[in-house]
Amino acid sequence: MALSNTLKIHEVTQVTPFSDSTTEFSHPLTLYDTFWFNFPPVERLYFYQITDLTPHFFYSFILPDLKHSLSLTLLHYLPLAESTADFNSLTDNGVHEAVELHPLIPQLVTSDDKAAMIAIQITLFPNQGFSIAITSHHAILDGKSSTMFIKSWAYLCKQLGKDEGEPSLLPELTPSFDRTVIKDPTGIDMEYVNNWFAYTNTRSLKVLPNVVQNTDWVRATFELTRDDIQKIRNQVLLILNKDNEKEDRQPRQVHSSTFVLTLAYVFVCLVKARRGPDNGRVVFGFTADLRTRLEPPVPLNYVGNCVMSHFCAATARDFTEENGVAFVAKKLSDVIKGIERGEFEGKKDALSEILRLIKSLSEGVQGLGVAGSTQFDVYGSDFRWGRPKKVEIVSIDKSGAIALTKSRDKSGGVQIGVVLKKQEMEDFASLFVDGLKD
Ligand SMILES: CC(C)(COP(=O)(O)OP(=O)(O)OC[C@H]1O[C@@H](n2cnc3c(N)ncnc32)[C@H](O)[C@@H]1OP(=O)(O)O)[C@@H](O)C(=O)NCCC(=O)NCCSC(=O)CC(=O)O
Repeated sequence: MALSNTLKIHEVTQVTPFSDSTTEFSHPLTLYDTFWFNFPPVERLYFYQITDLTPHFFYSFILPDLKHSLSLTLLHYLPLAESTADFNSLTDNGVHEAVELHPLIPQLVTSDDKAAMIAIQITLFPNQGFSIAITSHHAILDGKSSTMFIKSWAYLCKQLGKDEGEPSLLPELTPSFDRTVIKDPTGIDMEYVNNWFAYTNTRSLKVLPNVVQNTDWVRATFELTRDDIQKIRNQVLLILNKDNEKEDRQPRQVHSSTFVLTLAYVFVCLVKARRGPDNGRVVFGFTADLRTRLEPPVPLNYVGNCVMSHFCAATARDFTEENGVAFVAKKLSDVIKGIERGEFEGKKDALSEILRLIKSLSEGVQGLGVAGSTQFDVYGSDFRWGRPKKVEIVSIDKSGAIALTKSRDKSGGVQIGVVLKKQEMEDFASLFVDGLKD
């Protein structure tokens, strides 16, 4: 669908903080920020359905409150657009060209010596609803921070509607920018910056356009219900307990969380759908939030990055064999236990290993990663006109990762966004459904 032909830009504006103060603001980067220095930005897209939404109501009521509350939430860019695309089609879970959502996403302007932190695009779909997209620089905001930012904005916008004067933020939504909570006695922050300079072969603030080849991709959304996850958990535990008995080992506790089981199940379907060689190398992993894991802990309202990526390796055969899901779940569980023990903190070579991995992706190594988290309640961001109908992480078509979020229906399930080539997506969809049958 040629959505770009039907998108009209109405306004590009800079929304400034709601204050007369022109205080200079300096924001040092920590090692967890420089870890993401040139990484492609994260694009999150929230669709709000309002049938019978007229341009008049949107421009006279919704938009002014969004802008007012946005200025209260301290923002930088706001391109405003209008689209005649079909809202229902864009927000269904079916298979769509990956590029279809691109016109709804604002570009983050970065150059050699300057980089915007966030860009916002609000798009009206007359008589259908509107969408809000946030593109955020990963060296400035991790997933917890950028979803908290949208939550804060939504909260202030909702409060404005109550007409009780200027609203103020709840303590848990009030950001903390205190960089001193991140300790880096050996200067790993600069090590990471130098890793990025070596990788990009230039000393530039420009973000990478993508980390994987991404032409001809389609996008689709899948759901695992709580029951599906329990079914996967039962199968995985049965297999791992049998292995323990066979090898006469004490049963070891496996971290069989919703997150681990979702990843194990989806990664196995992905490797099968991609049909790579049996002995091909697969590198798989995820990003962990360290706020509660550092000593002393970092406040939950810390805004910046407090996340690190962790990967492990196997061959495609390990995934495609009968016990593939249990194999992957066990590997992921071991990594999480290592994180809990603090084994990966202060690793100087953490980024260079990942950059080597990114390079190897163009040499036939399969990479499996995750954007977002089952811990972010993105469907809770209600600006006053209802919860989002759909939330997507559009930028997975730059990283090849899967996109995770809590299910919209609050039932304890997980929503999974996937990008693949068309034939692979068809195979993935069948494998995903078939694997859950009794
Ligand atoms: C390391 C982990 C991935 C492991 O997850 P697990 O769920 O397996 O393990 P856990 O110990 O955290 O949680 C165990 C159980 O407690 C629940 N639980 C724990 N903390 C929770 C929280 N804050 N909110 C909701 N649930 C929580 C879990 O759902 C799970 O229950 P149950 O048994 O039901 O499962 C996670 O701890 C973590 O750090 N998640 C956040 C990762 C993150 O921030 N990613 C974004 C990276 S930035 C990015 O990607 C860009 C972007 O998003 O913008």
